[in-house]
Amino acid sequence: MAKITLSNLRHSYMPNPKGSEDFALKEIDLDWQDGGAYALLGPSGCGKSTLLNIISGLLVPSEGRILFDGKDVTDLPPDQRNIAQVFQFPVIYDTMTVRENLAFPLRNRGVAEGKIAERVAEIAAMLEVEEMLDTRASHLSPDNKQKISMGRGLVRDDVNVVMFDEPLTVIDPHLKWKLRSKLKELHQRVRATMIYVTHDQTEALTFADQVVVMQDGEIVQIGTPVELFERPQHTFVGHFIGSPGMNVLPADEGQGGVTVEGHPITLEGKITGNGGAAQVGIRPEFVSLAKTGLPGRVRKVSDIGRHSVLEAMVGETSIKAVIDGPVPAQGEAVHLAFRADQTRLYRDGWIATEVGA
Ligand SMILES: Nc1ncnc2c1ncn2[C@@H]1O[C@H](COP(=O)(O)OP(=O)(O)OP(=O)(O)O)[C@@H](O)[C@H]1O
Repeated sequence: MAKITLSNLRHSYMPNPKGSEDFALKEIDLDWQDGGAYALLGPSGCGKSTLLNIISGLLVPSEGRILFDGKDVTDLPPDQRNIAQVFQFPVIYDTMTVRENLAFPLRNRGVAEGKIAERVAEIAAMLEVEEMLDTRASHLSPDNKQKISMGRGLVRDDVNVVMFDEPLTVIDPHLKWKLRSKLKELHQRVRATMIYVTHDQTEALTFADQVVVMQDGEIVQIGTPVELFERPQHTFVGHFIGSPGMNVLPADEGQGGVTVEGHPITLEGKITGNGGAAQVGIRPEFVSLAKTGLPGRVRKVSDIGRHSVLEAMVGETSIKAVIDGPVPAQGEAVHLAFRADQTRLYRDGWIATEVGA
């Protein structure tokens, strides 16, 4: 396994790119540590596949270098990069048995038969597919075919990285959660460097130790699932992660401090920098009903199982709160309180407060 370094990477699909809007990847500098479990998370079109194809060698970046353990591989073709990939749709040989499919990547590289048998048995046990080892792949369900595809991605122990590109797309919803946690467990056992590409926050947060969040060709935050939830560096991360996402409220900055709809807001700490469009970010989990606070009117209440999500209008601004216990009815007047240590200022989308300072 290897540490993967992306250095000053930019990519444009245009022959003569000019402004940054012509670049599908803007400026990427990133180290993927050896043995890490990473997710690359972002909405459709943000550049995930472009980045993955650059790492695998299917695409040569317009600018920048890719290093595996410090060795420049930018100009190496895919077959010399020693990478295993699992795609959205199963890649297996229908005419072969499951055992032969799992053995294939090893046989292809001339691994001794004894070692192949050992490794196939190990992977089959991890994936709980032992009882189907002698079944012909054409007889498998789509779920099981994809499981075997994953097995083929994991069977070699000499690859630099295993990359998963939206691997659960074809999996039945009720099996998804099972395979999600299985993959996490597999990473803990094999300790390979893994990059898991998805637009699904649950998949990313379940699998990864570090999540790389992308928007519009840029990395907006790299962090643990907890860091992304607790302290989004950008309003995009706050909004994209969490259900419902973070409240992002238009705000005004004046001599007397920050206000939302004319009401003063206490922030987590000192404000940094200046200028730019100000917004206050607070997750609905940290907004509560109170006797005093921002005066609003309930617009909607939705039941989300153990909690309710209350949406209130404060002036022209909609604010969501996650509430335990009884909730007021639609149209009722309420007061909303923000937990100060979870209330941050953002400027042009980027965080502009310091913790407790
Ligand atoms: N072959 C191509 N030629 C021109 N533009 C492309 C090409 N492939 C991707 N793009 C553009 O580059 C940007 C990033 O696309 P990319 O496929 O990397 O995003 P993504 O996050 O993987 O999206 P998805 O999840 O939909 O695959 C998009 O604006 C897309 O339209």
